[in-house]
Amino acid sequence: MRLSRFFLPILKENPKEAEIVSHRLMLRAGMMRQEAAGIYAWLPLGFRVLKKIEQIVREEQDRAGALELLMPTLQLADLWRESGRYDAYGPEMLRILDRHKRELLYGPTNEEMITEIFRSYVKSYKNLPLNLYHIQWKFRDEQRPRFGVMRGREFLMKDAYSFDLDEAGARRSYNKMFVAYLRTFARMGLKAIPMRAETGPIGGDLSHEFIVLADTGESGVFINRDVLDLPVPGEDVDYDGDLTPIIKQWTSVYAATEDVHEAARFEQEVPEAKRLNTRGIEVGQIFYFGTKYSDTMKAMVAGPDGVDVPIHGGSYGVGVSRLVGAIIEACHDDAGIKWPEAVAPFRAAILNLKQGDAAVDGACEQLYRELSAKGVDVLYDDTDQRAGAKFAAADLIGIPWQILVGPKGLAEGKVEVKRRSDGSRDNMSPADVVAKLA
Ligand SMILES: Nc1ncnc2c1ncn2[C@@H]1O[C@H](COS(=O)(=O)NC(=O)[C@@H](N)CS)[C@@H](O)[C@H]1O
Repeated sequence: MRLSRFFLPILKENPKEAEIVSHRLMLRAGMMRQEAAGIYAWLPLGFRVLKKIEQIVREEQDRAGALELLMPTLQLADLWRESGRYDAYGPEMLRILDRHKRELLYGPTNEEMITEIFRSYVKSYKNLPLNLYHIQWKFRDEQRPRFGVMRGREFLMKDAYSFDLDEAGARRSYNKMFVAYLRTFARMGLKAIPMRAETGPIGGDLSHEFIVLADTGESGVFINRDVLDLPVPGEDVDYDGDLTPIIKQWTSVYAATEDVHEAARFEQEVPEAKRLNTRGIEVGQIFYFGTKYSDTMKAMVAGPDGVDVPIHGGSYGVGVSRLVGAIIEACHDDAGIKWPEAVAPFRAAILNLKQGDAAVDGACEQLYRELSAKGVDVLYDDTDQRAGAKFAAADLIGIPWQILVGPKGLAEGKVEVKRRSDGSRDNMSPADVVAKLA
């Protein structure tokens, strides 16, 4: 992509309404624009990151055997009356009347709808286990939307729903999602710690929140530092095998959000040097809620003995849009964002340090052509800004690799490669740059 042809409305100043670094940097880096309280337009740079995060979530759901579908954002109120949550959900629910005065709502989550879909088709335990998921926009009329995409009103969520014949089966589905979440967040360069959590409006008695440590996080957390060094299962993990050793390993080290924290146990179990009380960002939450929805909504299957029983369910959410902010909170410095390569909007940025100089322009064009031909996502800063402004912009938007092309270096057949994550620099020939990044 040539920057002269892209749409990247970088802000010079810090927007005053931004209270936390991710909100500030997303606005300054031209990644998004607020259209209403808690409602954002995703501009091209931010949208590229959102799609990369979404794709990692999708790949790990698919690897765990979940099946992707897409449910609508609008739902019938009567569906929620069946489960009894229409009134219980309260003011966070956006209630809508259509032209025929039919009562609809903008979905804050989809347990009712997926249960309705399931019960319409599945009648036998032989079709279980089943895990259906989608990646869809949600609306929750938060009292105080704030911190940019961290606590929005319209936000993108991956929500998966599992269906099993009994609790044992449902726990196996739960464990698959637990492992998939460990892999998902690690692939984004995050350490997201699974912590026992309250179940809240979703219900049930078993839930884990996946929390990324960050001083600006809304959740207070208490952990044994050992949890930060536990191994994340590899891509060859056997989802049809016994996952309980992995779950046991990750749940036997103390990690709890403040609402389920047990101070006495923490002091007793965790040596002082390993105790960490900090804050974190909830990037995902998983729930086992048994027959909470299948009872009220009659989602029954015939068991092996032919007798109809309500299925045992679980739901598993990831804050896809929240993750854009969470990754910035975890990966930034004073100059701006430091994207992990897996989610970066572009892999490399070419900075032409002397626009108009034939040798420099030629070398940049050749690098741009060769890297693009090898499938490397490149942003070529071909604007006529001064070099200093180009450096600042590249640091701000956080592209992992910067290729600095100037007349002096070129005279020796070299360009400078800067790694954004640690600031390390290397001089090499353009051909070596292509070999390194392709
Ligand atoms: N207001 C919000 N803005 C941005 N992300 C949010 C917001 N509310 C929740 N999320 C994200 O969505 C994830 C799942 O939301 S949840 O309420 O915990 N779970 C559910 O809704 C279940 N139905 C899971 S399928 C959260 O872990 C969080 O990362």
